[in-house]
Amino acid sequence: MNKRNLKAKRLVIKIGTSSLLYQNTNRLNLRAIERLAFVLSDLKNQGKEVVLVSSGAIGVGMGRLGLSVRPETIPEQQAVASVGQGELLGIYEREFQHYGKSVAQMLLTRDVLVYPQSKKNVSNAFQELLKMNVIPIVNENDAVSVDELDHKTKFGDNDQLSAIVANLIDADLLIMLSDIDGFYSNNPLADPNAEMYHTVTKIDANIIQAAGGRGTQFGTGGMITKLKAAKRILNNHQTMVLANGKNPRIIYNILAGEPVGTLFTPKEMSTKEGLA
Ligand SMILES: Nc1ncnc2c1ncn2[C@@H]1O[C@H](COP(=O)(O)OP(=O)(O)O)[C@@H](O)[C@H]1O
Ligand SMILES: N[C@@H](CCC(=O)OP(=O)(O)O)C(=O)O
Repeated sequence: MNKRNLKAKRLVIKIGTSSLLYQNTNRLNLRAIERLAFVLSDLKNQGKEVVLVSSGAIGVGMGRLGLSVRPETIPEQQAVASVGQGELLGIYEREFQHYGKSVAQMLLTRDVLVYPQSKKNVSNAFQELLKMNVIPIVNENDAVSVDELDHKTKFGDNDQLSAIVANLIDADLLIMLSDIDGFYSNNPLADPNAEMYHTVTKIDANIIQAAGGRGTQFGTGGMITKLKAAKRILNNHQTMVLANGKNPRIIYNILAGEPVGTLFTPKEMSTKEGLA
């Protein structure tokens, strides 16, 4: 299969809860976080600009509070996420500091999409952080984002949030790390014969039909929200790779153009650059 030719100076990396917690114990996968911090810090040293969109607030909060079942009420979820977000950022801060890197916490609400001034302000903050060589770590502001009748403040899931951030900062590439090797013709958990797509250029009804729900109780979206994110990316003539975050070093393979994961790219780009 042909090598991919991806421009990747400004990157958004999204990591899902499924890659941050051990699935059997639901406790933090410290090794994965340590490896992620190593790779992203190394990319910074190569001169790349890196933004991390990290889920995990609810999962980490549940672990800290000793909850084995995701709480059902919204106030409980807000509270659990607030506990988890603090712990998560503390761990990132420690891990990145090990490689001499500074991080910033960016907790966003849907207002950045709705109000042009909010969008401008957030965009200014990202630009400034990138100029200062800081790695912004983004999550939805779960304590604040609650949809009310007249005020919708939730993105709903971090897959779409990561695509929105990629649009906002005009990223060259969105790398979405999950617990699965890529996008399959059917949910591989349910169908062992499902085949992985290497390149997707359009999100049509057939593609959407292949997507199923989330793999763990901590995440929100499953494949459906990843496809919604991919649609935003394609509409904006940008590129996204969905890959397995089990070992974050896969980011090196992606950036080297190796055909790992599923590449979502606008058609004109896939032919122009000779993609498989
Ligand atoms: N067509 C599909 N291809 C790949 N994975 C799928 C598909 N349909 C459903 N899934 C499920 O989506 C899960 C990944 O989504 P999710 O659990 O939300 O992960 P994350 O925490 O990384 O966002 C996979 O583990 C898989 O079970
Ligand atoms: N803001 C939530 C994100 C939930 C979410 O989208 O999770 P995931 O499907 O694992 O990316 C949290 O941090 O728990």
